[in-house]
Amino acid sequence: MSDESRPHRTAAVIPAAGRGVRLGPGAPKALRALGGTPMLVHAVRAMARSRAVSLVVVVAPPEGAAEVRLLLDEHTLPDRTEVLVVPGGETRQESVRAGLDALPADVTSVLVHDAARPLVPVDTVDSVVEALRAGAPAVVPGLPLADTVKEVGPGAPGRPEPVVATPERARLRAVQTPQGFDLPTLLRAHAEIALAGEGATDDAGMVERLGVTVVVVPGHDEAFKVTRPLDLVLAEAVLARRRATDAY
Ligand SMILES: Nc1ccn([C@@H]2O[C@H](COP(=O)(O)OP(=O)(O)OP(=O)(O)O)[C@@H](O)[C@H]2O)c(=O)n1
Ligand SMILES: C[C@](O)(CO)[C@H](O)COP(=O)(O)O
Repeated sequence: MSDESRPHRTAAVIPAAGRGVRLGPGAPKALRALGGTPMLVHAVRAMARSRAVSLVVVVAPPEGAAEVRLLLDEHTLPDRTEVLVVPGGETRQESVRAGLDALPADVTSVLVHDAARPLVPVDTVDSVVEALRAGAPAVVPGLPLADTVKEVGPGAPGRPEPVVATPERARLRAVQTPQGFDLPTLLRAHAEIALAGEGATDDAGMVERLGVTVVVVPGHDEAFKVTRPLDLVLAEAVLARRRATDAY
């Protein structure tokens, strides 16, 4: 079968195996409640809301995969969405790799989405899918920055860090998830970059190192990552507003 006539199947991989150290003490971050529902359930629903996504692979804390399976079975998800649960690794990169390894052979493209971004709107997910279907091998949602960013150099111990550069802000984007990929490209990036022992804070960064072009589509303010306690306050407010206005 030629590439053009090969049917598309898009899956989502949700790394959810992190501890959430920056959020403070408590259960693993993905299992903490947001509006009374675990953050992970919001993230799975956010992916399942896209009609393009028929399979979601959740990457659970290694010791908590059975608990996560039970939890997902207790919550309503669209019937057309299959949900698999696999155990994660020590780093986000290892967890994503575990999720990719669980994908069936008919999957052609994949969205990698942080459980820690529970409120991403479906339009943002669909923009990523659309750019993939238009032929981009790698797509990230991104937003312009509101702050000026400084690059700092190593300073003397105990002294303030010295600024070494101010990148031109107009050319910077804060990137979010879901990040979308042609699956063979992302598998190659994970194989080659991990083999070289290199880390990356996002999947697109690994694909960039292969020399493959990554494109940016508009992100969304509500796709922010719940990282610190104040983010949870904001997430609760956004969710409360959605529930009050659109039967969310
Ligand atoms: N070993 C890991 C580490 C992170 N993640 C996931 O990667 C996403 C983004 O990571 P981050 O927000 O940094 O989550 P944590 O690692 O949990 O946060 P922290 O660094 O504060 O502990 C989260 O959904 C997290 O669950 C993962 O699946 N496996
Ligand atoms: C993937 C990511 O969400 C893109 O902004 C981000 O790099 C994850 O970083 P974290 O430190 O693992 O939360």
